[in-house]
Amino acid sequence: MKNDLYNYLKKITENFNKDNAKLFSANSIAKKINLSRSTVSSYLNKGVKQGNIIKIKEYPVIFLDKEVFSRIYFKTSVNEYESLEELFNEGRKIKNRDPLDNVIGARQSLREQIEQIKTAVLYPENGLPIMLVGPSGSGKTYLAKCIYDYCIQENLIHENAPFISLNCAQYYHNPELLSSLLFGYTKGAFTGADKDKKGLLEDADGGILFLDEVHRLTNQGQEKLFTFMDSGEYSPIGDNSINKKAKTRLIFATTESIQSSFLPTFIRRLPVIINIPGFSERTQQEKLDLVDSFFLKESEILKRSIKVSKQVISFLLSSNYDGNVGKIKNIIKYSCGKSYVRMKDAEVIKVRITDLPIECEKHIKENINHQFLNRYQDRTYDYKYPELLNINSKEQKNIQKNITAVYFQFIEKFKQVECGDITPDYYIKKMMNNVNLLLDELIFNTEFDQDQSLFSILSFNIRFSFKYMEETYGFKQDGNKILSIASLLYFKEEHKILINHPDWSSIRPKLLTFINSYMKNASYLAKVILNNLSKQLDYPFLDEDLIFISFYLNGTNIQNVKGEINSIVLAHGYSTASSMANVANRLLKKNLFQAIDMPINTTIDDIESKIIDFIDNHIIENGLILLVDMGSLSNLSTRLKDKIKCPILIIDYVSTPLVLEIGSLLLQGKNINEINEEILKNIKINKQLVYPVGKKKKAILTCCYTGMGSAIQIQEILQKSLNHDNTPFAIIPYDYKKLKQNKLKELPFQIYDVLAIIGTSDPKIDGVNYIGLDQLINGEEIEKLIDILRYNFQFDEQQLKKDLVFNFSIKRIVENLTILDPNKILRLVEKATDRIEENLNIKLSNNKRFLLYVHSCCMVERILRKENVDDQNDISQFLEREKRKVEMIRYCFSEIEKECTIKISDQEIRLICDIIFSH
Ligand SMILES: Nc1ncnc2c1ncn2[C@@H]1O[C@H](COP(=O)(O)OP(=O)(O)OP(=O)(O)O)[C@@H](O)[C@H]1O
Repeated sequence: MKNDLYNYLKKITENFNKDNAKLFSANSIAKKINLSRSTVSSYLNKGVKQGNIIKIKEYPVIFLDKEVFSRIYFKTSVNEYESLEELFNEGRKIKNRDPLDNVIGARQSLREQIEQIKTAVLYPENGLPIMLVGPSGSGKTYLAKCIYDYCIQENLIHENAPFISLNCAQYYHNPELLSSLLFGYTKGAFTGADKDKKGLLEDADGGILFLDEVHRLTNQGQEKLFTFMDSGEYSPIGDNSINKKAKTRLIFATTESIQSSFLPTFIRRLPVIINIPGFSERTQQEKLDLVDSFFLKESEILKRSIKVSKQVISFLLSSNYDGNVGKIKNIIKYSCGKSYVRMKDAEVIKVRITDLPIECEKHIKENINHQFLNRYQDRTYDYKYPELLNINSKEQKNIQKNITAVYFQFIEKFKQVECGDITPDYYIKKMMNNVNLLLDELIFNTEFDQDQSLFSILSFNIRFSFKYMEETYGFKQDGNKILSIASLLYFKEEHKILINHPDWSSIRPKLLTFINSYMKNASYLAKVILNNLSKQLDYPFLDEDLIFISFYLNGTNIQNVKGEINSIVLAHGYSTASSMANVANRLLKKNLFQAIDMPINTTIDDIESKIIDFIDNHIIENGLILLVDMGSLSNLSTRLKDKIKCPILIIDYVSTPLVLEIGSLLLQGKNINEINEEILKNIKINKQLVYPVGKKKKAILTCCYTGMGSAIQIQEILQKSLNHDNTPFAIIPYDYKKLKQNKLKELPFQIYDVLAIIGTSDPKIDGVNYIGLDQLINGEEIEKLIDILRYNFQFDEQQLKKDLVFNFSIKRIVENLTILDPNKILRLVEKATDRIEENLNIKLSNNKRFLLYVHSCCMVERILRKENVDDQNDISQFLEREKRKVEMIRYCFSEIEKECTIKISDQEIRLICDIIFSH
């Protein structure tokens, strides 16, 4: 009996809101569960005493389940409150505790950004400078202030520390004035400087200097600033011999692209570049939260409840409205003001579409039939109960809960697959079952109007994707699938669910790989659908939805849709080619062949240009098969050779049986090489497989066995030292594992004339020069690189040698690779390396040491930037197998972890092991 009562209270607390508060009185609950009021009251008060129930002593007294309430709102400090207002006042205080977590979007679109900001400001001593990039009005200044509040809250700066903001754009035409403002000046520095004057860097000492529109800073200004960023010292204008110090934290903001507006040396010193999305790039929920917060603010200012029509809400949230946050805020302010004047004496003021400013008129007209129009209800904002706004309707809340549970299961159960507790097959079956149950519930047990515009637009677009798949791969579309996927996306409302699961970021790549390999067809189809929706509807493409839809489709009957080879039948005559292609496509029940019909007098030039046109407009990574009719095979192959980027199999004397034969090989999933071989067995034909030759651009490949990230970094250093903008060859970072495994078969060798590979480990490819990064650092191989280049290009050799020696010195490399103080980080890494030698009783070769230095510095930077390393599928086995080594390495690197306030992941430790113990 008691439990029934408590369970009932739990259930209704899920849907608590200001308007249904009466349902939570003892009387009302007693009626619902057929008990006497006094028994219910006694049990409820007992629950309050035991700390499981919250009591609000209004009239009538109401009771709420504490656990459910704190999950939805906040943890209450006591169990009894005088009024709802008192309860929510406490919530407001709690909410205000972490100024950055409170920023709208902190758990969605701005999640990464907020994490990066926190890492930057907590960085030892004086934090790292932060650059905020985003369109005008997107909230850069707002965020800078939140960062300031956060620093105070975390005791990083004093509560009275200065926050000084300067808009550099105002001084664009007077850079000297700007410099003197920033750095101060000495008496006599320029005409009118009649006494020494402090600069803003000094005024903001101990606090934050926010430089808005910082791209307006001149090159000299940037140089002076980065000297300050490096050393904490600067000189006032007029006297370079004075070295002033300031502990000023810097936040920059710009609306411009970083690469084109700043000196590279300045960019390099900006470890934390935060992109702030504009309003239209926010999720629908965030837009609503922003709009809500602005209306609530107006309610507070005007001291009135504000009722806003659903048309106004949907106009403000419509994805085609391009105003930024600042603009939306102004529109809301204006319309509330207008309505206030109109309804001054009313208790509730109403904001309607006619209250919007005139500048919105054009958008309103466009918006009339907008997809989101039916998605929202009128909303009321009451400054006295701001938190109550968050509550959705009862049904919505439960649906969201159920959807969340199914999504969370994807991760929870996958962890069991990883530990070997359940098999992949069982996992897939279980997830498919969960997904189907949820979809059944959404479709059959919820009431919603399928004619609603959003739903119908979703299903229209999904139908479109299925139609495309039907035409391209010949499988039947089916109303049920369309309905199911549309319902899911409709109810899910673009929410990101798994971002709230603590293991999502680590499981995500593994789960996606799993889906791709175990449910290839379903995930391919799911990708097509989501891609399409994101293009047509501006709908976010979320990996979590890809996973859901893949599980769903995996249970349905879909055909093999693996990476296709394009095939064209090309023949003279008005319909010769298309009729052959048609017959084959119909008989094989799949659209495998395209046709190009050509009038009889078509020249070989025309044919060539038609084929090139096709290649340019199609993705033909897996190859192209050309079935031609006119015995001009060798002619065509010579012409195409140097214009193609993938293999083309040209087959002459096309006939319908031949097309069918190839079609059946394609259906068996054969690749272009296999088709080339097999076709010989059955039919005697004339054919040639052509790879591009001649005219190949020259290239140097870079690679690193710890992943693409480092390969890219080696490429960048090389580019710098070779002044690559002017070099007539490409420098291409490439996957080490692929090179090692497939050697000359890898794509770069088809496309480029590869002069050399530079990397941290030799993929051992016959006939291709390899130069070790370590040997460039110790100078042994610099001559070899110069020799290779000398042979192919003209260079100022002396200068080149100088540049190479300079750029490939260890300190210089580290300086180039990281934003960290190279001396400090090298010292730490050297210490860790010494410890490794000592503790493992080994002696590392000089070359290994170099590699380890470079790698470790990159690693620290990578962790600070929150970049992931490449996947390692066997990491758990590795940790198990090499437990002792792993522990030892972790111990040796613990000082770096402490000094740089980072956590080195298992994957990173493994990469270090690979370097130390590789042969
Ligand atoms: N997340 C947010 N929560 C609440 N208010 C916000 C948020 N983001 C922006 N605003 C509000 O929007 C308005 C514009 O923001 P802000 O001035 O910070 O933009 P900005 O990017 O600095 O613009 P500009 O580049 O033009 O200087 C401000 O009134 C700010 O308070």
